[in-house]
Amino acid sequence: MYITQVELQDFRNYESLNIEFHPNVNLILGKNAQGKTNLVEAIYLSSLGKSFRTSNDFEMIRFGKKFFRIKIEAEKNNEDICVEMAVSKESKAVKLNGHKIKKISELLESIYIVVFSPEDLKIVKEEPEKRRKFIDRELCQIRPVYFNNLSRYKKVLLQRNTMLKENTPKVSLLEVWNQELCEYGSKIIMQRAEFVKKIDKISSEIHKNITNGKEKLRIQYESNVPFMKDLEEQKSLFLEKIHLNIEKDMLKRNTSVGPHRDDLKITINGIDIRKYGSQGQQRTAALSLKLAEIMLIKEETQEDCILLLDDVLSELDEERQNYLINSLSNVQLFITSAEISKKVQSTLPEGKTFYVENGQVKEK
Ligand SMILES: Nc1ncnc2c1ncn2[C@@H]1O[C@H](COP(=O)(O)OP(=O)(O)OP(=O)(O)O)[C@@H](O)[C@H]1O
Repeated sequence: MYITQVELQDFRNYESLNIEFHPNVNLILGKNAQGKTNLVEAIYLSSLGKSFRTSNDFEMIRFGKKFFRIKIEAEKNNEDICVEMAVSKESKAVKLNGHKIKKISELLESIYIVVFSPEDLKIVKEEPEKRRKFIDRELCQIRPVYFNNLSRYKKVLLQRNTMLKENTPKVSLLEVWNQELCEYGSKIIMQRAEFVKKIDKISSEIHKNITNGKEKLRIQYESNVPFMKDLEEQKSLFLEKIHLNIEKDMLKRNTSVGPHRDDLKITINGIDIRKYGSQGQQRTAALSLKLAEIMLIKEETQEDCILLLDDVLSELDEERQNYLINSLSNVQLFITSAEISKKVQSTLPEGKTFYVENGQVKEK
């Protein structure tokens, strides 16, 4: 699978752009603040229908304009895929292969994209929310049903929290939200647990290779509602926990249990590296996780994803850079960087090089 062409109109600092990409490597070079990340952000929109940088779609509309339009074309198993999006302050319209879609979940399973930026290198040491996002982004791409459960869970959680903030919330009304929370939350917990088990296995093997067998990486799902193998049992355990915490929730005016509070426990040789890992260990574990994410997409979908390496290569030492590039034989790469050494460039498979300057792109 690879992106063949991108068209942008009034997207961030691009007034208009039409560009054809190489199926292997696309090197996007340019000075700071010229539009390199903006370009890969547009590409990413074709996978999940939303940005990896902002949750406000209209932020991407070019300053002073009323809407943006993008068109991303890709090829997958000799078939063409076309994703079009038009966003204004009031509306968002998405078309897949010429047909308007009603829900973003209809877009999923078309184009698989993984983004790797310097932010992702901090995933181990930063707050749990970042680690939950890591799980959610991947699961949403490979399991549209997860995307639906997560969206519903978030809505119910918001409604329950709004009710808890009222001066005298009615316990009977709260119970309606409790039931819904358990319905969707239990499915999320079970799918996350299964996903983390797979990621643990793959990333542990990768990490062993990167560290020449010295480090044993383990990723475990830390859920405040213990994981059960049966959905009905999971729901009743969740509900039990909710009921146990109801007074606390009413006092704090917030929902204290559920997958929105979960985390990933990341250990190396038994030590929790979220707290005690060196910066090098945390960054290598992050790299192992990212590579595991790419491999899991392949395992689950039989498709090679597209990888956006946004300003991240220069953050890795030569050994890690080589490991990364060499493990990605069939993956289309988009590499953005202010500069790239001749040595690294010589290790890359064939491709195209582009220079970005002030929202204009020139091919070398
Ligand atoms: N909605 C918008 N409309 C117009 N310009 C925008 C908009 N959003 C961001 N920009 C501009 O885009 C530029 C940043 O682009 P981008 O983030 O792609 O930089 P970059 O080339 O990746 O730089 P760096 O190497 O520093 O990461 C900035 O000049 C910013 O002002």
